[in-house]
Amino acid sequence: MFMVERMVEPIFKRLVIIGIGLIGSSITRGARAYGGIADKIVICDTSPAALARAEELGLGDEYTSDPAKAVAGADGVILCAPVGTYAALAQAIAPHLAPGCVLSDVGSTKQSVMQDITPFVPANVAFVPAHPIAGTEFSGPDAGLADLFRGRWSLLTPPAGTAEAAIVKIETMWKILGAQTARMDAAHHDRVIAIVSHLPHLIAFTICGTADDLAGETRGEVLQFAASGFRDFTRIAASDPVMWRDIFLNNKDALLEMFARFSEDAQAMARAVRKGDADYIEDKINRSRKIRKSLIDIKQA
Ligand SMILES: NC(=O)C1=CN([C@@H]2O[C@H](COP(=O)(O)OP(=O)(O)OC[C@H]3O[C@@H](n4cnc5c(N)ncnc54)[C@H](O)[C@@H]3O)[C@@H](O)[C@H]2O)C=CC1
Ligand SMILES: O=C(O)C(=O)Cc1ccc(O)cc1
Repeated sequence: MFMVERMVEPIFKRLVIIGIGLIGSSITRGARAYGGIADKIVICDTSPAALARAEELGLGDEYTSDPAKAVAGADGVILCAPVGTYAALAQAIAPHLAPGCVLSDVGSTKQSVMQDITPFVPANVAFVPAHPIAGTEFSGPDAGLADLFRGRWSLLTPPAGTAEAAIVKIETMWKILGAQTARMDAAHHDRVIAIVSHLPHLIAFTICGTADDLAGETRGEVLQFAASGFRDFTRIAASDPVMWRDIFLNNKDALLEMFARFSEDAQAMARAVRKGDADYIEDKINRSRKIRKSLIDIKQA
């Protein structure tokens, strides 16, 4: 059961969500459902279709495609677009941010986001980068869920010297949305997330492509006889291409490091198969089962 000390006043008077897709619309839905986050929600998206759909769904109080207009007078701004857009967005909104405003984001990479945004942040604005470790393979304003973040983590990577009150505002917002929060260094974040999220996506995109390349021989059968293991990969591989292109390109070093380690381990497994090393194969599978069990135990705790 999560406990958040509800403030009499909501955290933000005017909260701007830039990018009303899966994550942005989950925040606005949660803000509406649980209260205590914002008096007024302003939605900004450069896609006319996404903006119109957000308005139809009643996800906010005001709607605009102009980020500079959106942030004027706001005390909270959260970037929820793909990470490749953050530098240009930061540059566009920076001159219009009000003194005391808290700027945050939900990007899946943290070193690149901080490098892209920090140079534009005015001295009287606090920047509190965050990353909710929750999502689905779906995207767009229809995909959001008020309880998407419930029971999940949101990782904060505030730069040294960030005002504590601003960090607490973002932590409180995530706690109201049902997430646990942790603070960490951005470089550490990027390495951890590279192995638990970015590399698995790279593998899923690749294995679907490899199966498809075998078209003449097996494609029909892949689709027809796909067992749940392959289906699990296709779920992950159905994720948004622009979002994942940006993640891969913006966490390049950590992703390539984890890929190199994974390749070595995959080669070792292939070698064991070739040599008929039954003990090696069985040991590795036993280790994987233990990891799966410990994840389920954590979830049930
Ligand atoms: N999908 C997931 O499972 C998770 C995604 N994230 C991060 O959240 C962010 C958003 O991801 P999703 O909500 O899944 O994406 P999405 O594709 O559902 O939505 C992104 C929205 O941003 C809009 N957009 C694109 N460029 C823009 C710009 N320059 N200005 C304003 N709006 C713009 C798009 O039109 C779209 O409506 C990404 O940075 C991603 O790395 C973080 C955690 C989980
Ligand atoms: O749906 C899945 O399997 C995910 O892994 C969701 C996800 C995608 C991107 C993130 O930065 C965090 C979580």
